[in-house]
Amino acid sequence: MARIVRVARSSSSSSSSLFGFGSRFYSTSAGVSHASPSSPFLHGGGARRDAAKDRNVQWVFLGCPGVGKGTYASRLSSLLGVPHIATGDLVREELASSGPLAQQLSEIVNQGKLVSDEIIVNLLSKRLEAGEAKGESGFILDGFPRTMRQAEILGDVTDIDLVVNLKLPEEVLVEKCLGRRTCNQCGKGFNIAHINLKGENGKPGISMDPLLPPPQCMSKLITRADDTEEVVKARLRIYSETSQPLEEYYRSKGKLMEFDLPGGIPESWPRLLEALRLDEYEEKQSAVA
Ligand SMILES: Nc1ncnc2c1ncn2[C@@H]1O[C@H](COP(=O)(O)OP(=O)(O)O)[C@@H](O)[C@H]1O
Repeated sequence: MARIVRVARSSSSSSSSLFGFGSRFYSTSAGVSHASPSSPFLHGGGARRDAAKDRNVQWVFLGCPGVGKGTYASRLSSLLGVPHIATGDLVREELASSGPLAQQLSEIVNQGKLVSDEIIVNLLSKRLEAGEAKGESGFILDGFPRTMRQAEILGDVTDIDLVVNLKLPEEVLVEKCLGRRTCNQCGKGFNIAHINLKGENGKPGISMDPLLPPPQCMSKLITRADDTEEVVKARLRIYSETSQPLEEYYRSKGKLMEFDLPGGIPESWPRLLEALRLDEYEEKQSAVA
């Protein structure tokens, strides 16, 4: 608590203490070399296909609830060997721990509201410190920052290389949130929704097959308490109110990569790798595996 109060009043020079980051988190990566065709990162034909391990990946995933931030951030984290840190998971861990914050958090989360910047920064700070102690380097943040204050705090303590903004039409997002399931034994996420949105007004349709669990998980599926229609709609509304300034902030810094998901994982994953210029890297990794 004391740490965030200090930061809230401080200039950027002392904000680093908030996160307790070691020096590795301050370094700027070798430069952004990933892009979507429409992104400002695409510098002529000189695409640099650096080995991902040589980059200090400090990425942020933005996107509405249900868009698939967790899925793609987690796949990229395995591919690049950097931690995927989802602040929603940190909140759920805290809820499950029945620690002193749990009661307060459950009321906020179950109404679809945002946890205070203070609490969320503290949870993230602890997670980063623990990771640093284990020798982790880089990160893919999912669900943070969600407010301008969080973005400013993050910007004060570290250099974000790239912000990926995942997008899907709103009709799809509600269905996807309501179809989410987690196996309470292995912890893996699945989705039972069949999405089939027809194209109209020049916009392409979207179809997504469900991501079904293997037989051993089938009887152990649980639904998040905050994935009811009412709470999902509240979360989407809050997201659209708070996301615009964030997108603008990262766009003005030339860090925002917009990515319209073309469909489910089979269509979207290769396109995302291409946009990030990681397609060749992934092929090499698969060949070695
Ligand atoms: N950066 C954040 N700032 C404030 N609250 C957060 C943040 N990240 C997660 N939360 C809280 O945890 C809940 C679950 O987060 P998350 O799993 O990311 O949900 P979503 O599916 O809505 O993206 C959010 O509804 C919110 O209450």
